[in-house]
Order: sequence, then structure tokens, then C-alpha cells
Amino acid sequence: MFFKKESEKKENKEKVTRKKVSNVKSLGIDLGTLNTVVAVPAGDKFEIYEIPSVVAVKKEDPSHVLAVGEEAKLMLGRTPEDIIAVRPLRRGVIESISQAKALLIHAVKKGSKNDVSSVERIVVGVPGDVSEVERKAVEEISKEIGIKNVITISEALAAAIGEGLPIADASGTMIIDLGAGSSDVAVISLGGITDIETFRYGGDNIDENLVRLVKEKYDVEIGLHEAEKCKIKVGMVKCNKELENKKIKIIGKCSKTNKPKEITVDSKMVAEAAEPLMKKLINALSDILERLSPELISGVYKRSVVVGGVSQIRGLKERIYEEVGIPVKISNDPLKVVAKGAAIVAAEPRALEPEIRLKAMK
Ligand SMILES: Nc1ncnc2c1ncn2[C@@H]1O[C@H](COP(=O)(O)OP(=O)(O)OP(=O)(O)O)[C@@H](O)[C@H]1O
Repeated sequence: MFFKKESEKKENKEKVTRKKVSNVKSLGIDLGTLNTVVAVPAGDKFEIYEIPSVVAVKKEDPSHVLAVGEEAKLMLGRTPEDIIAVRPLRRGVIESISQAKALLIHAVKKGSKNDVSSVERIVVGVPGDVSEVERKAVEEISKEIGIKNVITISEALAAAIGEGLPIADASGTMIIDLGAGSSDVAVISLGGITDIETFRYGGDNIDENLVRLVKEKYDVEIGLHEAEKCKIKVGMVKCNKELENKKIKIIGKCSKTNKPKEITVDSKMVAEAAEPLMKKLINALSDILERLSPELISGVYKRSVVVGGVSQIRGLKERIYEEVGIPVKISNDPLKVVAKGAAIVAAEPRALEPEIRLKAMK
């Protein structure tokens, strides 16, 4: 067997609607570096399942998957020597087909309440610069588990649909998606992406940079989990607006003594760690704006939305406005909007067809 049965209680399941969904036919999936989100259309709402993108595998044979999702996450750092917990995706790209397959099976099982044969169509969000090989890999995996109708959609387009932006409009909108391992800036008009910049850099890199900065400043080693906690609790990015410099105490390992040592991380340190991501984002935005046709500038000015987990960091909206003059909105639902958009397309794939888009313009 590929994986063990997981406890229903452990997985973070959000019930957006009370309506019971039976005979599920279509699912939207955001196969993420850190989190995989499954959205199931239920009337005009969704049932949402969030699964950590982690699998536990045998060290000797990493294609041998022992546990998936929350169960595998609990094993991180606590596994016996012959078992390791790994992420099937790195920087938004599938690293191991067998591990990604186990994760996708798990996601489809969750979304269909263990009735995989009832699923007729899945739509999977992929990063904007995904290669044909990677796209095919997702399709092949889906077909292997018995789902014939698989559509891959750019995460940015799915996010725009999930946000309810008027994608068919000719005047343009913009999505900025800041994920764990990859980020996109995309301009959308007439139902399709007219320009996109993708960079394989995201929230994970802030964590890595913070680990390095803490080591340099205190000679103390902290884990990536601790770094992520600091980013989420006290994080901010540099901007002209005066933001509170919050502080958090964490325990690390002193490099000299090997003893535990308590240190303080503040918002300014996180801002320093986030600066390379900010530079990449501002470069991407500047390049997009340089190429943007004047017909689309007013739509982009009025309707630019930031999605993805990192969108929640303080000061982001202010910094983007200072640098490129676009007053962005931060999504109210940044972690689930790609899966929701994918689910909308899964329920009505014709929404992406050109003639429907043209009709929507009339
Ligand atoms: N409040 C917060 N402030 C800053 N960063 C956050 C916050 N909450 C979550 N994050 C970060 O957002 C990232 C996860 O975002 P998301 O779930 O959109 O990524 P993903 O879909 O797994 O990755 P990718 O799209 O790159 O494959 C992580 O780096 C996480 O630490």
C-alpha cells in the first residue's frame, strides 16, 4: 500500500458550508511547495481541505511512501533512522514523481471523501513558468490514478478567478502570488495571461535568510521552523511607513557551547531577511510595467491583488505602492484562492474558452 489511513481529526479541514456534498465530480487543487489545498464546489461555496505537502518515505527507497500530509508532518525530525519526511515539491516544482503522486492521491481522496471513482475532473494550479515536461508530469500522475480529465492552469489565472476578478475584461487586472517556493506577477486580460514574470523564490527563502542572519548576529543556530514562526509572528518588509518593531524570543543552539540559548528576533531582522524577495518582486513588477500597454494600465491600477501566504507580511502593500505606484489589495483568502479558482474551472471548464470570454465582454 502507498500510505496509511490518516486520522480525520488531525487534518485541518475547513467546512465553509453546511451543505452535504455527495457524488463529487470536480475538484480544484493547489499543489503547493508547503501546503496542498483542495477545493470542492458545493453550491456557490466550497469545501476546503488543507494538507501539508509532506510525505514520509523509506530512506533506502524514497519512492516507498509510508505516510502523507499531517501524519508525515508529525514525523518531521522525530522519525526512526530509516524513515525520512520530505517535500515532494521544491520551489514549486515536482522533485519526485512517486512522492507527488502519493500527495495527489491523498488530495483527491480527501476531496472526494475516499470516493476517487466519483471524480470526473480535476484542475491543478501550476506555477507560471512550468515547463511542458512538468505540466505533462501532473497530467500523467492524475491519469495514473484514474482521472482522465485533467486540466493544468497557471496559479495566477486560478487566483484571479478565485478572487472573483473580471478576467474576461479587456481593461486588465494583475495578480501577485507570493508562495513558499515560487512567486508570480501576472497581467490578465480577455480571460488569459497577457504577461507574466515568475521567480523561484518565496517565503521559504525568507526563513533560510533569517537562519543565516541569526547565526551571523548571535552565533546561534535556529531551525527553519523557528525562523518561519518569527516571520509569521513579527515579520514585516522595509517601507517608509513607521511599523511597530515587534519582538519574539526563541531558543536556538549556541555554536560555541552547543547549549540551548534564548535570543530575540525582531521585525527589522525579518525585514532584512525578506529584502532579497522584495528586490526580486520589485524587479518583476518594474519589468511588467515597462512592457504593459497603456490600454491595461488603468485596470492594473484599479485591480491588483496579492495572494499566497507571504502576502500577509506587514508593510507589503505600502512597499509596493512606494516602489511602483500600484495600490494593491491584499487577498482576504490568500492561501485558498488558487484552489478555489481551480475548482470554479473544474466545475465549468468552458469558462476558459475564448468564445465564452468574448461573450462575457458584450
Ligand atoms: N502571516 C504570514 N506572514 C508571512 N508569511 C507567511 C504568513 N503565513 C504564511 N506565510 C508563508 O507563506 C508561504 C506559504 O504560502 P503558500 O501556501 O501560498 O505557498 P505554497 O502554495 O505552498 O507554495 P508555492 O506556491 O511556492 O508552491 C510559507 O513560506 C509561509 O511561511
